[in-house]
Amino acid sequence: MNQSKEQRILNFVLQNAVRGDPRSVVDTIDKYCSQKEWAMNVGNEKGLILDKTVEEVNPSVALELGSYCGYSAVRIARLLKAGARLLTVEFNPEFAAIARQMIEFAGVQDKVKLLEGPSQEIIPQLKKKYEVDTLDFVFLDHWKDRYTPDTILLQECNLLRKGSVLLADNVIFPGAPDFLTYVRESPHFQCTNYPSHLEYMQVEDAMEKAVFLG
Ligand SMILES: O=C(NC/C=C/[C@H]1O[C@@H](n2ccc(=O)cc2)[C@H](O)[C@@H]1O)c1cc([N+](=O)[O-])cc(O)c1O
Ligand SMILES: [Mg+2]
Repeated sequence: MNQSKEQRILNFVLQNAVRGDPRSVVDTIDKYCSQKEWAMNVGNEKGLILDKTVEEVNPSVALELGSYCGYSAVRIARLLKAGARLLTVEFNPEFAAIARQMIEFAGVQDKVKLLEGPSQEIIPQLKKKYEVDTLDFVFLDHWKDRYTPDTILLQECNLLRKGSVLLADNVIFPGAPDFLTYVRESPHFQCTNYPSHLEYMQVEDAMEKAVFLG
């Protein structure tokens, strides 16, 4: 049966990127997805906003919701200090398998743990099963209608502490209007909007940073 787009992206990386070099993996995915087949990686323009936020937070424990092919997991993990870790949640078994291989090829497997399942099941397991106390950084890039319920669930599970930083992709396109309303109207979050563009396109998009105030 013919290959999936995600398999073609992985194969292009395996054949063209430098093993153990996260930057080359990120650049190679961007090359493929801007020249051959569009895919929903955060991309390089919004990726720079992600990089700056991760460097600013310098998280010991980070969570990503929505691994997809592993592009942002590699992008985040390459910036983590020694001993820091990224937990990334992927629901689709095929995407999870692709992402695992992408993470391994990039050489960041010691910093990244991919958790397979729906976010609403994984989040309540983080404390006991995955030994998380609180999360320093959360990147939301999964189903847009899950941003708000999962932000509420993170609070209910006491996974956020004063200063925890949430960064959400796609708040303009495809859009996460209920999430924007929720965090901007909540007294528990301090929000900042970062206008940008949809990955590999000229379409307007933005990322939203929401700092938990406790
Ligand atoms: O739809 C988008 N993203 C949804 C991502 C979903 C990913 O999150 C996983 N997941 C993991 C855990 C879950 O609980 C649920 C899903 C899914 O299995 C998928 O791998 C999107 C769309 C566009 N676009 O231009 O159309 C652009 C973007 O940047 C996007 O992020
Ligand atoms: Mg996205």
